[in-house]
Amino acid sequence: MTQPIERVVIVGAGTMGVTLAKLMLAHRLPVRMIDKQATALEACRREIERTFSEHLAAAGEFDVQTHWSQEGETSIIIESVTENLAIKRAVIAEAEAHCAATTLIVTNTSGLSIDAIGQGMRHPERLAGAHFFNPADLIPAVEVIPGAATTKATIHHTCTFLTGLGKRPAVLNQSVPGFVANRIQHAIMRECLSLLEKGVVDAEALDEIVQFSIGVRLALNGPLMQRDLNGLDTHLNIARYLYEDLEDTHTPSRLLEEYVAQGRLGAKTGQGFYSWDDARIKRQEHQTRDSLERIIAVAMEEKRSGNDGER
Ligand SMILES: NC(=O)c1ccc[n+]([C@@H]2O[C@H](COP(=O)([O-])OP(=O)(O)OC[C@H]3O[C@@H](n4cnc5c(N)ncnc54)[C@H](O)[C@@H]3O)[C@@H](O)[C@H]2O)c1
Repeated sequence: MTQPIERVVIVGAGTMGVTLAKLMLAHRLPVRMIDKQATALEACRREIERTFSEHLAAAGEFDVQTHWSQEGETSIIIESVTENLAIKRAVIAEAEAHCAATTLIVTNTSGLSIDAIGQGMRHPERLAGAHFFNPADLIPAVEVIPGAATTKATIHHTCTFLTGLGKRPAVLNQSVPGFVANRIQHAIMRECLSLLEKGVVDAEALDEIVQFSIGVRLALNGPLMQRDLNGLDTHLNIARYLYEDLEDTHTPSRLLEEYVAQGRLGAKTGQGFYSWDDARIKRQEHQTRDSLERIIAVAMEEKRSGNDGER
C-alpha cells in the first residue's frame, strides 16, 4: 500500500462491526461506521467511548452515519452487515456508488460465495472476502478469499492492510461455502451433536474430552502439523475403520433443530447445552477474553521460536 489509508468505512455496527472498529482505532486508523439502525450506532459509539475514552470520538477519528457519504479513493470499505446475500449485495452496490473505482471493498461474510456477493458490481476485481473472527480486535487469523474476478493486486492490498493491523491473513485459492474455518467448525459440531443424540456421551464429558485433548493441542499446532507429528500411517489406520461410522448427514441435527424451536439458543436465552444466568455469562465473557489473550501470546511465542511448520 503506497498511500496512507484515509479512513476505514465499516458497514454494520453489530457484534463484528464494533470489534472491527476497536481494531482499526487501536491502530490509529480513522473509522466511519454506517448502519441503518441508529440504535446500533449509538450502542457502538458508547462501546467505543468506553474503550478509548470520549476524547477519541470528539477528535473526529470515529464517526457514525445512517447514510452514505462520498468516500475518497484511499478509504477502505468493510462490509459486515447481516449474513444475508440480498442485504450484502445491496450494501455493496451502495458502497460502489459512493467510492472510487479502485477503492478496496472487503466482505466479512462467514461463508457466502464472494462471486454471489459481488454479482452486479461494476468493479468486482476490487472485492475480496476478509473473514475476521470474533472478537476481531483479538483473534489473529483472517481468512482472505478471492472471487473469480478478484485480482492478485486486490488480494495483496487486503493482506497488506491486515498485516498492518497485526493480523495473520491466510489466503484461500478459491471461495467455497463456509471457507475453511466454518467448514471445520461445522464438521466438528455435526459429530458432537450426533454423539449427544446417540447418548454416547453427555455435554460436560464431551466438552472435557475435546477441550483437554484436541483443543489444547490445536492451540499450538494446526491439525495437519499435529498429524505429521503423530504419524500419517497411524492416522490412515484409524481412518480405514472409523469413517464408515462417522456422522455424514446432509441436514442439521434433529437435536439442534429441537433446541432452537424450544427457544433454547444458548447463553442469550439462559439455556443451551448448559444453563446460564447473568453472573455466569459475565464471568465466562471476562474469563474468555483474558484467557484468549494469554493463549494467543503463547501460540505466537511458539511460532516465533521456530515451531512454524517449514515445508
Ligand atoms: N458474530 C460472529 O461471530 C461473526 C464472526 C465472523 C464473521 N461474522 C459475519 O460478520 C457479519 C456481521 O455479523 P454480526 O454478528 O456482526 O451481525 P449483527 O446482526 O450483530 O449485526 C449486523 C448489523 O448490520 C446492520 N445492517 C443490516 N442491514 C444493513 C444495511 N442495509 N445497511 C447498513 N447496516 C445494515 C444491522 O442493523 C446490524 O446492526 C455477517 O456477515 C457474519 O456472518 C460474524
